[in-house]
Amino acid sequence: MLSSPSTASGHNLRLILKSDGCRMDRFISRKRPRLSPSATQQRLSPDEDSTDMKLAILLSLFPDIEQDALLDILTSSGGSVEDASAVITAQRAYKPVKKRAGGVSAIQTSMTSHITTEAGLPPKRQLARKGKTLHLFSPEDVAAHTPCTIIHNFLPPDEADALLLELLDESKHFSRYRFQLFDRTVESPHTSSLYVSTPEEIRQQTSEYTYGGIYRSNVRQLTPHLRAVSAKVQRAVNDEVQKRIQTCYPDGKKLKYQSPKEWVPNAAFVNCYDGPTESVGYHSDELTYLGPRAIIGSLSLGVEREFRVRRIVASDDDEGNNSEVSARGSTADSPSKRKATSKGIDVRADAQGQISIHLPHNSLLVMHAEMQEEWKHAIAPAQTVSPHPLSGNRRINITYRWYRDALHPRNIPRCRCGTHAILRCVQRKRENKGRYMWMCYAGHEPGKKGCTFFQWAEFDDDGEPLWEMKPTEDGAPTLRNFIEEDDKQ
Ligand SMILES: O=C(O)CCC(=O)C(=O)O
Ligand SMILES: [Fe+2]
Repeated sequence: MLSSPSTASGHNLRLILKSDGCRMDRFISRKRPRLSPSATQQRLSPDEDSTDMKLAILLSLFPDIEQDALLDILTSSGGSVEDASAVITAQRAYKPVKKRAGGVSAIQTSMTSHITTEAGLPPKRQLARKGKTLHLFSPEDVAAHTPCTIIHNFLPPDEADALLLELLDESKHFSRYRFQLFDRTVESPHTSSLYVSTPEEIRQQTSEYTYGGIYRSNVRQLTPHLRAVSAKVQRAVNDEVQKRIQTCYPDGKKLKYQSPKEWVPNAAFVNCYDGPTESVGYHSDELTYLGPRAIIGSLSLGVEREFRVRRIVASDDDEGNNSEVSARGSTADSPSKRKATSKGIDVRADAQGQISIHLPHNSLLVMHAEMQEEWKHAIAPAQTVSPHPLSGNRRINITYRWYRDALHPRNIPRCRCGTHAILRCVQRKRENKGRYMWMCYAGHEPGKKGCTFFQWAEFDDDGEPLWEMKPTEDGAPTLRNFIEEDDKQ
């Protein structure tokens, strides 16, 4: 049955029904929400690529200007946010800049896709379109058009409420990440904490593991409800992964680099979005400890929010489009080099538009193996939210993750900064698309400069790292799966 979005948010909504052969696609197009400059200013995701971050800064500073127009100005300003913002301010003194389109536009479902995916999946009919947002509600549509599956009403209602209350209480201890973006220190636009099983694992997480090149300070011990629910998430995610392999992947076989082993979560990131403006910018999750073709189970509680996804578009050119390299270089390089590398600004970033998956209370979203390498995701800021009876304006999100033993920090290549390198996948540059690399990321830590360490990362077909030098086996513990053997039944 068609689910209809709340109109309480005041958004201008229009429902589009379009027949497509044997199936009916359902989605809604609506105006992009506007951000308040004060709420989002200087708060961005640490793993956003450089162009996205720059655009996000400009969008937060000039919420009334269309993204395309901002991108043009950014390009003509040589990729400099400061210069672009000076241009807009100066232009405004004389003439109005192109505003975001008002009203609602219908989106055709008949666009033919010429995309081949890195995973070798058959190209799907492309629904999204430049500058537009397609809204998906039904699990069938989500599975058919995104690299995700969604299960609504995942937990018994009382269990979902108990977990929500437990985590709302925990959220008093959450914090914002601080990281370096060019010459500024910025904060994440929501709060979070990482949960692991034992005090020893907390010690490791704060002194050996890094996140976006930074040691975490906010790590907490798994709570009773988080642990209990993880057993159900583990079962459901493994079932969904098997279904996905059988129904969507070529020859019904797992993808190259995807692990054939059971997915066993041993770390949980818990995020709190307090009010409509709290968000997370477009990013792919860091692969350092998850390895290639990572799978993530993401449980949403409290206020419903929009999870946006968009496919990463490949490019042939060198300039600015190898975002992995330019993002790294941008924090460590001189301003003049920075300008040069970001000049070929990524006008393709928005070329296919975005898809919005609505995440109601008590829904489990599985991000499948093709997600992190080929797509980006975000929690979009909203104009308003419909309050939840238990959490008010707050949304809690748990991403359950499987940190792989083989990718424990002691096994990972070290860069010249002394910390270990981070693992990324080449996402844009066609020539090397899909290759993995180890690189320094220390430049994202406030007050630190990174080094230029770079090494291609090699894995076998099952995603096990092939090290040039065998790591030393010191017998130190790795992270334990959240569920004990006897919970597994
Ligand atoms: O809040 C969400 O649903 C997504 C969070 C996320 O992308 C992340 O923690 O990496
Ligand atoms: Fe994420």
